[in-house]
Formats: sequence, structure tokens, C-alpha cells
Amino acid sequence: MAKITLDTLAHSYLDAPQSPEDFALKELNHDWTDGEAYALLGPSGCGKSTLLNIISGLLIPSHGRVLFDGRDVTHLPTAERNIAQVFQFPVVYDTMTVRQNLAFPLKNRGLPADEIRDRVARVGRMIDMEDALDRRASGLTADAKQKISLGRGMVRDDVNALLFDEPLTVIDPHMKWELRTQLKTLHREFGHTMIYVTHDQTEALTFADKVVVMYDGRVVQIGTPDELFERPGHTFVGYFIGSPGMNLFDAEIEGTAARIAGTRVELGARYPTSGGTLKIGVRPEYIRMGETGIPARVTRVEDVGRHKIVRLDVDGHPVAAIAGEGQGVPDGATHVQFAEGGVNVYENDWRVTPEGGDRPGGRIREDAA
Ligand SMILES: Nc1ncnc2c1ncn2[C@@H]1O[C@H](COP(=O)(O)OP(=O)(O)OP(=O)(O)O)[C@@H](O)[C@H]1O
Repeated sequence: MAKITLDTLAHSYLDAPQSPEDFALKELNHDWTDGEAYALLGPSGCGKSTLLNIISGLLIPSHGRVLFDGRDVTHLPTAERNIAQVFQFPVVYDTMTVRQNLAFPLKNRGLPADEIRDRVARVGRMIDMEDALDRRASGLTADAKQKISLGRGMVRDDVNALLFDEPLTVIDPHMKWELRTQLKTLHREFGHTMIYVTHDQTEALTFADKVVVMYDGRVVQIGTPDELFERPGHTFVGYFIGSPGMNLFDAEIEGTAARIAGTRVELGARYPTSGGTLKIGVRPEYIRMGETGIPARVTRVEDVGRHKIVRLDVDGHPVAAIAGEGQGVPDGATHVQFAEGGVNVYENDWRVTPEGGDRPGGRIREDAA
């Protein structure tokens, strides 16, 4: 496994890019820690495949370098990078059996027969195809073939990194969850450096140690699932992660308080801002309904099983709140308040750290409404 360094990396598909908009990938400096599992998450067109293809060697970046354990591989072809890749659609040899498909990368590297047998058996178990090892791949469903692709990607333990590009797209929904869980278990067991591209937040949050959120060619935040939930670094992260996403309120800030829709809201800290557009972000989990606070009007209540989503109107803007299991909208709810610790301040869409730093932990979901 390797540490992967992206050094002033950027990419434009144009010959003579003029402005930042001409870059599919805007400048990025980052170390992907050896042995960690990352998810690259973002909407269609944000640059995920461009970044993955640069790491895998399918694309040479127009600017900057890629290093594996300090060695510059920017211009090395994929075959010389010693990586395993699993794509959106299965790549299997139809004329071979499942066993032969799984053994292929190991045979290529000349591993002893008994080691190949053991590793293939283990991976076969993991992808739940133990009983099908001697079947020909040609007759199998797309699902099963993709499981073979996943297995083949994971069968070697000497790769620098394992790259997955939306690998569960063709997998049946109930199997998706199982394979994702197995991938995570496998990661714990073998400690591969894994990079997993997806536009599905559930997939990213359940699979990865760290999620890299991309938006418009830029990495806007790299963090643990918890950090992305509690402290979204950009309003896009707040909106994109969570269901429903984070609420944003136009605000003015004075000292340690904000003014939202004419109401003073104590923030509990000072925020160093510099004259930009200010917004307060509060996740629906941290909006409390009651008789004091910011005036609000309930417009709809949606029962979504384990909890209810309460839609409100605050000063003409839609706001969502989550009422936990067994809770409804309190009688006489005419106002909203924010749970302590559930507030983030944004200036020009980027999060502002409070003076004195963030409070440690910051995890208040357990007691959130
Ligand atoms: N070969 C190419 N030539 C020119 N522009 C490209 C090329 N490939 C991608 N782009 C553009 O670069 C931007 C980023 O595309 P990319 O495929 O990396 O995004 P993505 O996040 O992987 O999207 P998706 O999830 O739809 O695959 C998009 O605007 C896209 O149109």
C-alpha cells in the first residue's frame, strides 16, 4: 500500500485554459494516507472521474504531480502503477470459470499455487460465490459478474491502491448494502488504500473513513462522516449531505449574536468575519419547535417512517426540521430555536471557525429533537 500525494494538481481538458472555469479539476494539494478508505463524493460533472483517472494513470494532469510513497508517477502508465481498479460495469473473462477469473491477477504475478488457492477461496467466500467457483462466468448475471470484478480487484494484497469507480451501480439494491459492508470489513482486515467514487451519500458515508466532497471541480471538504455532518466546511456540503440537507438562514452578526428574520439569536462565540455574505447553517436535526425563538409557520408534516420531517416557513423561506420517533409537532409551535452546538456560520459559503476554535466533540445528535 502507498501514501498518495497530489501536489498542486489541476486539470483542464482545454489546450490553453484562461480562467478557473476552464479547469475540470481546480488546484488540489492532498496526501491520501496509506491504508485509509476514502470516498470521492459529489454530483455528476464535479470532477470525480477526472481525479480518479489521474490517480490511476488513465489521464495525465495538465498541472502538478502525483506521487506514490514519494515517487513521481505522473507520467507512468496505469500498468506500471501497481493498482487495482473496479469499474462501473463488470470486466470479466467469459470463457473462464469464476475461480480462474479470481486467480488471474495472482497467476500473472507468479504466486505459488497454494497461495493462489487460499486467497481465491477467501475472496470467493467474501463475495458469497464459494459455491459458484467452478462455474463459467459467461452464464452469470450482471450482479454476479460485478462481484467477480470486485473480488478480482481485492484478491492481491500488494497493490499500491484500490480504486473503485461507482462499482455498485449494476448491483441489486439489497446486495449493495451487503457488498458495501463486506468491502469495509475487507478494508479493516487488509488495510488497503482505497478510493471509492460515488455520487451516493449513503454509499460514501457507510464505506469511507474519510469522505472527499467535490463540487464544481473543487475539493470543498475532506472529513470523517461525523465532521461532514456536524461541521460542514462549505454550504454545499451542508446541502449535499443529510436528508433533508442543512437549512441556511440569511443573517447579520453582532458580537456573539446573530440577527435572523428580525430575531436575535445568541451564538455563544465570536466569529471573525470580513464583510462577506453571512449565513447561518442549521441541520434539520437541530431545529427545535416551540413558543419562543424565530417566528415560523408549519406548512406540512411528512411521515417518513422512523421520524417526521416538518416543513416550515421562516420569513418567506422554506426550513425543514426533523421530529424524532414518537414526536410530533408540539401544540402551539409558532417559533423555531436552534439546539446548542448545532449552529455553523458561513461567510461567502465557507465555514467560519469561531474564535477560540471549535468545541471538542460537537456531537449533539443524540439529544437532538
Ligand atoms: N474527455 C473530456 N473532454 C472534455 N471535457 C471533459 C472530458 N471528460 C470530462 N469532461 C468535463 O469535465 C468535467 C468533470 O467531469 P467528470 O467526468 O470528471 O465528473 P464526474 O464527477 O466524474 O461526473 P459523473 O459522475 O457524471 O461521471 C465535466 O464538466 C465534464 O463535462
